Amino acid sequence: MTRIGLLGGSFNPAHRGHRRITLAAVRALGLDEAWWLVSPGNPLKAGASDMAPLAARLGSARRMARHAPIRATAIEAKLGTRYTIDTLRALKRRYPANDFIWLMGADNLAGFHRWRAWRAIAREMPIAVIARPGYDGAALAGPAMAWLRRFRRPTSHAKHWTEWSPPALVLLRFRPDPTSATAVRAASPNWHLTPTRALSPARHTNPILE
Ligand SMILES: Nc1ncnc2c1ncn2[C@@H]1O[C@H](COP(=O)(O)OP(=O)(O)OP(=O)(O)O)[C@@H](O)[C@H]1O
Ligand SMILES: O=C(O)c1ccc[n+]([C@@H]2O[C@H](COP(=O)([O-])O)[C@@H](O)[C@H]2O)c1
Repeated sequence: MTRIGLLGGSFNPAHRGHRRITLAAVRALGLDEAWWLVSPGNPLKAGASDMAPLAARLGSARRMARHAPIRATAIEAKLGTRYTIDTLRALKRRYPANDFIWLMGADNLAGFHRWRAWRAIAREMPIAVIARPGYDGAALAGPAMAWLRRFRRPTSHAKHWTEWSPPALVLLRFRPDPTSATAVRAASPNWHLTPTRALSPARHTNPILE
C-alpha cells in the first residue's frame, strides 16, 4: 500500500507554508507522497471576490511543489466533487491500493464542525492536524475537537497511522510557520495576473491527477 497524505486547500496562492508543513508531515507520518487538492471552490468561501481562477491557483501549487514528493492536483474538478466527504469517498474507491490520511492546519480544525458530514469525514480516514500560529487555542477548544478528542492518538505513534481504524486524530507540531495566503494576497493582490505564474507547464502526466 502506498501512503498518501491529502492536503485540501484553496491555494490562493500556494505559499512556502504549504510546502514546509507538507514536507514536515511527510517525514512525521512516513508518507510516500502528499497530494495537494486544489479546490475548485471551498463550499464555505463561495462568492469570495478575491478567489483567483483554478488554473492560476493550480499553477502556483505546481511551482511550490517542485522537486518535492508533492503532487499538486485539481482532482476535485476532475471528479466533480466539492465537498470533502465526497472527495475522500471517491479517492478511496479510485485508489484502493493507497492508504490515505487527511492533513489540515489548526485553522481548519477550528471550523471543521461547519463542514458537511464532518464526523463522517473522520470515519473515512485518519486526520493529522498541524499546529498553526494563532489558531491552536481555537482548534483545541472548538466543537469538532470536543468530539474528536476521544479518538486522539499520541504524536509519538504518528508513523503507525495506517494501523489505526478511524476516527483517529493526531496533532503534529512543527516549527511554527506564520505564512498565509491572505498575507500574500495583501502584498500582491494581482499575483495571478503574472503570465508566467498562471501558465506554468504541468509536470505530471496522470490525467486524473492533473
Ligand atoms: N502556515 C501554515 N501552518 C499550518 N497550516 C497551514 C499553513 N498555511 C496553510 N495551512 C493549511 O493548509 C491548508 C490549505 O490552506 P489554504 O490554501 O487555505 O491557505 P491559507 O494560507 O490558510 O489561506 P487563506 O489565508 O486565504 O485562508 C489548510 O489546511 C491550512 O490550514
Ligand atoms: O466539505 C466541506 O464542507 C468543506 C468546507 C470547508 C472547507 N473544505 C475543504 O477544506 C480544505 C481547505 O480549504 P481552504 O479554503 O481553507 O484552503 C479544502 O479542501 C476545502 O474543500 C470542505
